[in-house]
Amino acid sequence: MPEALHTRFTQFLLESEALKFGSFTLKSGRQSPYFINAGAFDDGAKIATLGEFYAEKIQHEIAEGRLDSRIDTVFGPAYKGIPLAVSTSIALQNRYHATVGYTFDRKERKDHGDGGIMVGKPLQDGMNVLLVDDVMTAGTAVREVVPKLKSVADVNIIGLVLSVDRMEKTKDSDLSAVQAVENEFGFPVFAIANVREIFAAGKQLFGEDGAPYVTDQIAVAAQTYLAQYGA
Ligand SMILES: O=P(O)(O)OC[C@H]1O[C@H](OP(=O)(O)OP(=O)(O)O)[C@H](O)[C@@H]1O
Ligand SMILES: O=C(O)c1cc(=O)[nH]c(=O)[nH]1
Repeated sequence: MPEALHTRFTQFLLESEALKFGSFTLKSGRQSPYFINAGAFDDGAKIATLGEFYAEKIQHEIAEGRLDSRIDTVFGPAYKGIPLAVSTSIALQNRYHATVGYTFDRKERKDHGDGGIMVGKPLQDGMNVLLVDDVMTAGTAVREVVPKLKSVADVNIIGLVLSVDRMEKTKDSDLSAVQAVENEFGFPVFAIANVREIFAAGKQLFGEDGAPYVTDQIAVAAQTYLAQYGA
């Protein structure tokens, strides 16, 4: 039987050194013992593979009836969402013969040339837009980008696909940020892997030195963090 998607993805994260262990300050201000750095997918092979993971997840959710198959464009929020949107649309084309656009935003409006705040497939009323992003912690990035999209056109956001759901509580409830975003905006959120799957798989995966990527010390630090912030 082929390995589960989340196990293969965990291996890819670890081999690419996109999953780091140490002490990291998050956008939310939380101090985390692990960090997913999508900037580590820094060559053609890695970004192509990443796009294939997204395309596989998208096709799976479509096949399961949880995601609309009519996707006009894949939208990735700047900055780290940009290569995600591009590589996902390439992988959907190459793997599944599905031609979809890609679009991303500028963090600052451009007043000359093509101008505006969006790049790529132009957003138009009624378009089906699939969001992609790397991780969700508190959901701030999504809450910022949805109104930005809606300010350009009355698009239909059909879902969000993440690399990793960090499974963290929102500040003011016990809901996870993913659940809160689903309730708030009414679209489904999918993740190629969640943090608990990653730590379970990581204990069974070994680096070139023969040691497990997730040592007991790392696992305890992650458990302690999730006991405080996990949903
Ligand atoms: O769920 P949240 O609490 O919003 O945290 C996750 C977001 O934070 C990071 O982006 P960031 O805004 O740092 O921008 P970047 O893509 O330019 O690194 C990350 O890429 C996610 O988009
Ligand atoms: O919450 C964040 O800021 C964050 C967490 C993470 O694992 N990776 C990332 O790029 N940002």
